[in-house]
Amino acid sequence: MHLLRDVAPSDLPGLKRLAEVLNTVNLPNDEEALQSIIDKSVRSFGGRIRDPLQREYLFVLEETRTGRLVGTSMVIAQHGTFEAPHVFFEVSQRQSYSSTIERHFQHTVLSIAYHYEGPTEIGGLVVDPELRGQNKPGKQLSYVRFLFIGMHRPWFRDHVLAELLPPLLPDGRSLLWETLGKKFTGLSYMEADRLSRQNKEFIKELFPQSDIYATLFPERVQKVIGRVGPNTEGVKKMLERIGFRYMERIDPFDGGPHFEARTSDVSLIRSLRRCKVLDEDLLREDDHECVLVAAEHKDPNNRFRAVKSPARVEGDQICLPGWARDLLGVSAGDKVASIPFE
Ligand SMILES: NC(=[NH2+])NCCC[C@H](N)C(=O)O
Repeated sequence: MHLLRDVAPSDLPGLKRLAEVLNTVNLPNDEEALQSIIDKSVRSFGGRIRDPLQREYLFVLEETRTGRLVGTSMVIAQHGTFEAPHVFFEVSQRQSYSSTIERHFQHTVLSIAYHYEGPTEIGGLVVDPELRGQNKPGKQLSYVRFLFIGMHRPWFRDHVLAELLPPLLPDGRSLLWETLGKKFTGLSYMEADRLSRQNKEFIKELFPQSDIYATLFPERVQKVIGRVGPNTEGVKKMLERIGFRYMERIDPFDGGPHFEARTSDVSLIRSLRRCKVLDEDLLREDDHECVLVAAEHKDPNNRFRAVKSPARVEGDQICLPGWARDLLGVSAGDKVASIPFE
């Protein structure tokens, strides 16, 4: 069984273990960085960061039997501020034609751009590779972000952004970075990625300000622009299904595509229901559709809990199995929110 909850200060060792096995840019294998993500999340869930747009929430998926953390996901209320703009490449197509030699070309052009009042961002999705498949942990971690945004819609922006991971080389390097970013910064992809989490000044100062013709890159480098890696293909499909689309914008480092949706158009957020828990155990669990259902608490070390569970929704009442009520820490009459889990 799995429980989704807000990250707690005591989760540092569990997160470190995950970061070590995964070594992905989504969850930095760096104790200081992890500690600061945890601190910020704890203060965000606790409402101790006054301005909701400055909050950043980290969700963890816990295997209830062992207490082991098996995945994470994040919501950043606003990605792109005056202090730390959201930076990306705009991808456009430019045509040229010469009548003298009757040649027609279409070039892909990259132009650096900044957003200072950026969208809400969903990210940080990682799943222990040993676990993929069972009980759909990736989908749970992904969906919980929409459930949370729906529960607290005024805290978030009108657009939601997902920056997807491109195909990387087996050693974790990025082909686009090797061809472009590295030559303008002298940093490795990992170094630049780590630095960009704290300070993006170097991008603004060192990246080319003028348009870049991707035509100048080797074919295999052009191919990664706006593409996702094999492990991200499923996430991309899921996002498209719930209302996201490619914005013709990419990560300036690795070329990973930016997908976006209007918050009010995301189907999962639209289908959020608020219900009261019924004083009755759900019987014949297999006969019922699954939902992702969440409850919130006053406990400063555990503000938020969610589980995937079969449920029967009747108007504004919901009937849950006993085990789900236990995991959520709710009893009859308590308020919960749910979205369909298909
Ligand atoms: N892979 C990266 N770290 N890319 C650079 C940062 C890009 C990101 N959109 C930001 O503004 O923070």
